Amino acid sequence: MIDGEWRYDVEQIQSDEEGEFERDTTSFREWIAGTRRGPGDIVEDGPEPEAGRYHLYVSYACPWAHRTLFTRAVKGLEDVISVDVVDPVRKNEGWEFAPEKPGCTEESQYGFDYLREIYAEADENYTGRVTVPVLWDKEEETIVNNESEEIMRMLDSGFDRTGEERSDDTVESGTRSDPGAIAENDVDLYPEGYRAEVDDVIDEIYPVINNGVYRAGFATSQDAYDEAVTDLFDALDRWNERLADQRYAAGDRLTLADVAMFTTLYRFDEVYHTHFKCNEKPIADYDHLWPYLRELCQLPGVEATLHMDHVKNHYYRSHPDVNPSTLVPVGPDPDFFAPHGRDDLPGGPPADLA
Ligand SMILES: N[C@@H](CCC(=O)N[C@@H](CS)C(=O)NCC(=O)O)C(=O)O
Repeated sequence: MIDGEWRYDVEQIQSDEEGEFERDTTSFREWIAGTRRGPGDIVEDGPEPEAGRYHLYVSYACPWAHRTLFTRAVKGLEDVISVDVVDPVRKNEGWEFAPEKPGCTEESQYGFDYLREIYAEADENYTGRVTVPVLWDKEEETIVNNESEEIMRMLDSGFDRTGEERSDDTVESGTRSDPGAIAENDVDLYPEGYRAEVDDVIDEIYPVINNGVYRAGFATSQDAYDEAVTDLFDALDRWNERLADQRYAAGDRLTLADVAMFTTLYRFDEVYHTHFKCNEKPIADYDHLWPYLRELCQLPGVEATLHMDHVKNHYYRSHPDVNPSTLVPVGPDPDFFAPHGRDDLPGGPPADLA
């Protein structure tokens, strides 16, 4: 979109002269007041957390949007933050609403047909890509933020208490269920003592795993592809070892680092392995990554966020440069609900999810 106008001549997939995929930075970057943005960094100024005020625009196909849905689910924010779901297949018009399709919804705020109209509503001169996820403020009628890493942090800590900063004392004494709190449960995905590690893991896995699969799949030179795939499988091998005796990505507790890891692993065997040519090995062949992935799928609330039909339809049918026939492969249909066998490792899911 350029100056608020939809442009049909902008490449769907952008790469530089070396054939390396380039991801644009996002532009709406407000934070909900009270969010813990980093260790020792709580947002003071920003829109206030309130039940019913915020709305998410997502695609069930998108790993970045899935981070926000996963966090919303394990935090029990389903009744606090509403969601609209786009058509998984993205064509020339960009993300579109197609309420007649299974799992898709209408655009509930204005009855729009396209997600780009939401961007134009927020900024009539918007220039940039029209991406999901979007966190929308119904009161101010604008986009709060469209960067998934930031939205997942807001959903994790921004809705725990109103009008008061969340302090470690209140978390530890368990008073987060006080009347001021909006979140249904005491799940804390950015716990004290783990924060620096969570941030390190999120930063470490972004270029090689989360964006790594895209670097492989959207590379337009052999060198760029080779480098991306090498980085990706080196990282997966390393993580497989780490998860042999460590239950979660940042230690013995479920954190935002697992959310970031999860949404890429979930799509791997069905999509990235084939469509993005990340085919050295499927996740199902890893002794520890595969049970780890199954455990995360089986956490209460998470199953409702899993929509492999949207995932497969999106990738195989929205990138004609990568898959010109747009045919969707039948397999391999991994069983995400087979027992995970990780209960003997130290730690476990938060008490409210156990
Ligand atoms: N940095 C963004 C990336 C989001 C993103 O790239 N979403 C994809 C879907 S998986 C999208 O909407 N792409 C549309 C486009 O780039 O035109 C985030 O993490 O939130």
